[in-house]
Amino acid sequence: MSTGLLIRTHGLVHIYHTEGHDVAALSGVDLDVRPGELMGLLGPSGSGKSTLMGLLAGIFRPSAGKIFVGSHEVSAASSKELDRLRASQVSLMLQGAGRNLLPYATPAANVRFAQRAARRTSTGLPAAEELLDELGIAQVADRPLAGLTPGELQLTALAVALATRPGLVLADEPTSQLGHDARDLVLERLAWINRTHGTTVVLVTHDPHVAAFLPRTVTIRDGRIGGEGRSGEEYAVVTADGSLPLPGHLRDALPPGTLVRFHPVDGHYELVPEHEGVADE
Ligand SMILES: Nc1ncnc2c1ncn2[C@@H]1O[C@H](COP(=O)(O)OP(=O)(O)OP(=O)(O)O)[C@@H](O)[C@H]1O
Repeated sequence: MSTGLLIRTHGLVHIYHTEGHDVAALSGVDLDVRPGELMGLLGPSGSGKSTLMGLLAGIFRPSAGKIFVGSHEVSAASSKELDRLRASQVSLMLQGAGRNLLPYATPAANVRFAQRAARRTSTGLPAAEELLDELGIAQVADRPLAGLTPGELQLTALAVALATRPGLVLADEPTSQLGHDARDLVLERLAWINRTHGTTVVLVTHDPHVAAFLPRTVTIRDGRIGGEGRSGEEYAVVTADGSLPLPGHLRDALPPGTLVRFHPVDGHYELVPEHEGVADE
């Protein structure tokens, strides 16, 4: 059984330096994921989700802030240490099954290829057939990828991500190009892996059905944590500097600059906006 890895980020900032201008993709992300959690990352297009996944996997380095994965400080690790981490303990599934697969190799050969770096240091790697069987696609183990359905391809990409029994799987939109049945199957297998092997799973999704299925979701907005969900219920999260980001659906009603007051009422707070100096009560 793999042991799930924790994730902790503190004040994570990432700036892309492009010709002519800089883009701040993340501007202060504090995120905690417990070992063995199954968590969704939500947020509008361009909000920084893929950037966060790449940073957690150590694909590139943050401009500022710290990242811990398990006992490793990813933000301070050497390239060699990061290579070792990705070869055995952390898997990043890129969006689009094909980007994770060798096109001319069978599913079983793809899994074996993904194990080659870990084989030098680890002896207890699962057999490719065992992994494909766990994911319900043993019957396609030796078929060419060209003959597989989109769902089977995505499950093959998942088998590749699980090839070394990592403690953390980062999956960027693993269900986005699938029909409903294949989507539900991939989701169900991810949840099974999480339950059975204790693997920490973080997945990016735009799909409300997937979000509702997940016990916890975190929403990124404008490069920051903008909210959290618990089984479909949305919460705003107070940030380290005491700010409270508005849930997305309130942003039009309460544009920047709106004055609001907090009224304590029977153990909870009412948020009262003032428009043009007149209390909106
Ligand atoms: N290589 C890059 N160079 C410059 N800017 C980039 C690069 N990659 C991403 N960005 C910018 O960084 C911001 C965050 O992008 P990112 O891809 O992380 O968002 P996302 O939430 O994953 O979006 P999507 O849901 O569309 O995949 C965007 O403004 C994007 O244009």
